[in-house]
Amino acid sequence: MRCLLILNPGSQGGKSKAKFERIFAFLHNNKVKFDYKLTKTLDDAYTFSLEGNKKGYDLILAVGGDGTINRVISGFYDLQGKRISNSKLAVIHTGTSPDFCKSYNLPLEIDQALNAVLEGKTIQIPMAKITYLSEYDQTLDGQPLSLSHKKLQTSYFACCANIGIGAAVARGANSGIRDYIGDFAGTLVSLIKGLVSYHPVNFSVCIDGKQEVLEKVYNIFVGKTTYIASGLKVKNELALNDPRLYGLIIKKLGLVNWVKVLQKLYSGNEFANNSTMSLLYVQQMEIFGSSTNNEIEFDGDPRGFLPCKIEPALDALEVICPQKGLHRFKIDGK
Ligand SMILES: Nc1ncnc2c1ncn2[C@@H]1O[C@H](COP(=O)(O)OP(=O)(O)OP(=O)(O)O)[C@@H](O)[C@H]1O
Repeated sequence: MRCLLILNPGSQGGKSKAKFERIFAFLHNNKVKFDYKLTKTLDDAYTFSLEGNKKGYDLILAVGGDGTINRVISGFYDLQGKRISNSKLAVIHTGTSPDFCKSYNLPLEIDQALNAVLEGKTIQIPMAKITYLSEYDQTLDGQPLSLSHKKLQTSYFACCANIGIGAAVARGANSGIRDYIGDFAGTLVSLIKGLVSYHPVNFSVCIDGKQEVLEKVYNIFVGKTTYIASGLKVKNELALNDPRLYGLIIKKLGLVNWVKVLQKLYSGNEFANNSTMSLLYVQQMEIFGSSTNNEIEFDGDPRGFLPCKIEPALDALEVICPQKGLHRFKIDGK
């Protein structure tokens, strides 16, 4: 087995690198042959993963937080959404908020994650593809994405994309505050600050081919996983093999009901759709260009601008998962 480790020494505010020697020692002791690359930027994680896939490594191990894992995942795909190799993905979470691992019951403890690598069992995890712009273009206000645009970007995500308040909240949470007051409190403070200063906007969307205007939107979540950020959860009915995405639309919030909405998101309980909070399931969602609140965040980082199109990747990823984790999933939604 040929393994490539992609390690982000900056994850968890720089604490991640203290764990690398233990990972190397474990692999040496178990006679696993590996190469490794240390990232200098998150873009490196994508570049190294793309190279690793092209070179045909059997296994690519992402070592870092959800931001690192996200970039490594994108390196497995071409622009159409197909896998470019037979490489498998393994994840050793050394970041701050392990939303990807928690959502799929992947081990958080380093030795358990490494033992799963030795065991070699995998699950197929469906990913989402997102196409968007790297720069805001006002000529596309109110318009869908032009697939021939010069600034077009294609990426993939495992957990959730956010349009509305999401980018500002992520930027606040990633500012270093979580290193001081903890992941949960840091994100909550950033969320409350975001809510206080946010001005809701109307977004034109196209959901499975049907166009509509969503009024006074605070956030549109388009995702795959239950865990989306530092304790925030979207209870959903997607089974592991379901190619669809959920869409959660939060709109028309008054001061009275945003506390209730936050309670629902932190509890992760089911809720009935109402005028402020509605959950739906989609094959694809397009969100048109907007002059305000037009940033897109996914898997925890602000990444670009509307308009965007979000749809399932054509191929699922084969991800290392311990044997006992395999039995914990709903496979058929029953
Ligand atoms: N050498 C580096 N390579 C890549 N990213 C780095 C590096 N040094 C610092 N960083 C920063 O690390 C952060 C990304 O880390 P990552 O998302 O992997 O972990 P995290 O934010 O601690 O955890 P999580 O995303 O799971 O909450 C980014 O803010 C990035 O700017």
